Amino acid sequence: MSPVVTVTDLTKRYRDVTALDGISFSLTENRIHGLLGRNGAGKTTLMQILTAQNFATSGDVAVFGQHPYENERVLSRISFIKESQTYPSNLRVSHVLRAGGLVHPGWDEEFAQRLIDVFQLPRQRNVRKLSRGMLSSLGIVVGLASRAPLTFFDEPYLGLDAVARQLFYDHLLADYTEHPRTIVLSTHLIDEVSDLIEHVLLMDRGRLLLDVEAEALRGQVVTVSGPVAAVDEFARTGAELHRVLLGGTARATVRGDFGPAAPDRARSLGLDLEASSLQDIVVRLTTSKTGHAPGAGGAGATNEEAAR
Ligand SMILES: Nc1ncnc2c1ncn2[C@@H]1O[C@H](COP(=O)(O)OP(=O)(O)OP(=O)(O)O)[C@@H](O)[C@H]1O
Repeated sequence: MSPVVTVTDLTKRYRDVTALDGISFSLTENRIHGLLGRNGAGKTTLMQILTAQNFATSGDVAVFGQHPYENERVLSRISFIKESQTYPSNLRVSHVLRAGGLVHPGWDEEFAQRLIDVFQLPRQRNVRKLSRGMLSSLGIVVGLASRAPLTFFDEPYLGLDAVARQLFYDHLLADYTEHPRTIVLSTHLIDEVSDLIEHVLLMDRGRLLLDVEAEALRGQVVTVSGPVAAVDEFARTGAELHRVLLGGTARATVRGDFGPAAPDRARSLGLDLEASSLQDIVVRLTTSKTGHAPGAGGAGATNEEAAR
C-alpha cells in the first residue's frame, strides 16, 4: 500500500527560526495519526506545507504521490480544519455548508445536517455572530462531512466545552469506522484523544521524536516504583526518561523493548509496574534535552536515543 503522505528531509526556516529541521516520515492510508508536540514544535508549519499553504525551505513532500502546490487533483482530496478557522463575514452557517459541498467531492449533506443538529448550530445565523465554540463546531462539521481522503484537524476545538469535544471524538470515530480515511489530528489534549490515535508522530523543536504505532508505544514505556536498587536494576534494560525519589524508593519512567515478560520481571524485583499514559510519554520525552525532567536522577539516554 503506497503512503498517502511522504515527507523527505523537510526543512522550513523563518529567518533565524528553524521550524522544521530535516524531518522524514510517511503516513499510512486509513489511519488516525496523532500529531503531537509542545507549542512551537512545528506541527502547524508541517500541515501548512502538506496542504500547499506554505513553502518548504528544502526537502520534498508528496501527497497522494504528487506535490500538493496548485495541484487540484491533490487539494480536492484534502480537508484542513484549523484552530482559528475564519469565513467570509457575510456567510450564514447554511452557506458554509453549501460551500463545503462545492469544494469537497465526498461531501455528505445528510451527515452535515445531522451534525449541525448534534452541535446545535443555528443554520441561519451569520458566522460573525457565532460564539467561539460554535465556530469551532462548524469547522468540525465541515471537516467530518467533507469525508476527505486526507483530513487535517489542527487543534480544532478552541472554545469548545467538554461535551462538544466528546461529541466530536464520538462522531469522528463512528464515521471513520464506517468510512475509513486518513486523519491527522493535532492536539494538546492528549489524554482525551489517546484512545482514538492509532499512530503517533511526536515533534519537538522541528524534529521528529516519535513515529510509531500507538499500540507498540504503549508497551514500550512503563513506570516502575519500589526500592531504588530494584528500580536501578530494571532501568538498566531501557532508557530512563524520568525519576522521582521518595526516601528509599524511586518511581521511574523507562523506555525499552521489554516484551510481555516485563510485569513478571518487575514483580520478581519487588516493583510495581504500570504502562505510562500517552500524555506521560509525551511530557517525559519533551520536557528536557536529556530526557530527564529537571532534578531527576538516574542514568539515561538523550531524547533522541530514548526515542529510537
Ligand atoms: N510566519 C512565521 N514567521 C516566523 N516564525 C514563524 C512563523 N510561523 C511559525 N513560526 C515559528 O515556527 C515555529 C513552529 O511554529 P508552528 O506554528 O509550526 O508550531 P506548532 O507546533 O503548531 O505550535 P502550537 O502547538 O503552539 O500551535 C515557532 O517557533 C514559530 O514561532
